[in-house]
This record gives sequence, C-alpha cells and structure tokens, in this order.
Amino acid sequence: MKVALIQLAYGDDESVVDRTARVADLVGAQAGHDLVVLPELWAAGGFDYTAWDERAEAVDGPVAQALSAAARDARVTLHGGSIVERADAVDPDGRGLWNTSLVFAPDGELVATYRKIHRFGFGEGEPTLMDAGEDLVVVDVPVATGGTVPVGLSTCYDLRFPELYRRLLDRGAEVFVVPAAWPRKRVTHWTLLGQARAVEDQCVVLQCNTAGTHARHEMGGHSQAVDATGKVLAAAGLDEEVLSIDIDTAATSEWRRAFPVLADRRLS
Ligand SMILES: NC(=O)CCC(=O)C(=O)O
Repeated sequence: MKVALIQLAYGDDESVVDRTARVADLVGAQAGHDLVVLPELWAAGGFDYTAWDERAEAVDGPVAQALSAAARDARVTLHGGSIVERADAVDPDGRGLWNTSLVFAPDGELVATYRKIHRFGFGEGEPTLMDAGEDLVVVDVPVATGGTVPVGLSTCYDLRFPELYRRLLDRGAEVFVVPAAWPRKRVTHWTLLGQARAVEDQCVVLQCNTAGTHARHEMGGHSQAVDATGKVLAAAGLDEEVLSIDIDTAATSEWRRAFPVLADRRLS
C-alpha cells in the first residue's frame, strides 16, 4: 500500500479558502498513492478555538467538497484529516459540533466519517465546544496491487487511550491512522505512543501531524509511519513535508503469525 502523509504547516494569516486551494494542490500531487492523509482540523485550525464555530460545516460543506474533488482528481483514497462538523440534527443538550474525520474514495464518494471520541483541553477547547464521538470506525481501503486493507480511524488525543486501539484491532484493523494537531512541547509523547500502539497491537500506525505555529501554539511535526513490529519506516521533521511510504501490508500478518502475542490475551 502506497501512502502519503501530508504534514501541513500553517499560521494565522492564510485564509481558509487559500489553505484549502493549497491543500487540494498538495493532494493532487500525490496521484499514484493508494492512501493520502491530512492533519487534524487543518482548515478550522487545530488550536484556533475562537474560529471553530464560524468555520464549522456539514460533511458536504465547502472544505468537504474540495476534498472530494481532490480525491477524485488524484484517484486516491483521501483521509481528509478532520473538520469542525456542524450537523443538522442536534441533541438539545449537546453542543452541535464534532471534530470529524472524512474519508473519500478515489471516485470522490464520502465512504467514512469518524467523530473524535476523546476531546482534548481539560475544561477548555474541545470538551467545552464540541461533542464527543461514540462510534468506532474501520474502513476498507483499496490498494492498486489488489484487495483492500482494513484501516482503523482515530484522531490526535485518542492516541493516549490504548483501549480504543484494542477495540479497533478487534474489529479487524491492520492499520491505524492518526491525524493530529499535536504541539511541539509534547512531541516525544506523540512519537513514543505511536510506536507503542504499533508494538502492542501489531498494527501499522500512520501519524500525520501539523507543522508551523498558529493561535500561539507551535506544532510538533514528526509525522511517522511505523510498521507492525514497531520499526519506524519514515519520519518527518518539524516543517511542512510529505512522507511517501510503501507499506508491505502482508508483513503484518506474517509478524502476527511469527510472534503470536495477541493470542495470549486473557482479559478481552
Ligand atoms: N488536538 C489534540 O488532541 C492535542 C493532543 C495533545 O496535545 C496531547 O495529547 O498532548
């Protein structure tokens, strides 16, 4: 499976319209990959809390439409990072906004949505402004060499909750995708936890972080692809960068057979 992780950098001065056009061009340049991944909340701004309400949109809103067209033009499965989703049907006790990932097929069809389950902010930001997602999502991504790969979805702060990944594993995931807006000051946790999830669940982990500084938060970059043995296949630095990785997906089941630690679980 050929994967591109687009570690996007942005600041406070670029409009959402300009950033969306730039992202569409970056996705367009990834034709030939099976799966292209963008970071969390790249259009709304990962830590730009005050802009989220104004930048919220439906899953068929302007950013989603641009992503759909970009997936179709490049003929790739596109994990569009996430948007601030505003839904039509809202629980009267809820906030009516979610941090929602959108996955588009190579024909541009929206094939999966995932609402971030663990909200980051300790009483600020996400927990006060957004509702928590409840549903686990595993999506089958087609690969040019034949067949599909089951990919489990998660977002940023979710990475700190290993039980989520165990449940995705139990739903058949062989790859975990983690788009993020993870700050530089905790980036060692980001790289370490990604490798831990790969080792403990014997899954490939694809982490796509944000770069640059926005809303006074310096982002950590260091996107990475980790194989099911915990080996780092590719790693980015601090700046905007696209990682292109060829993943041997058959190696995951070979490793699970050779080192069958998951068969020794006793508390599932
Ligand atoms: N956007 C996020 O979920 C940030 C998570 C984070 O900074 C952390 O877990 O540390």
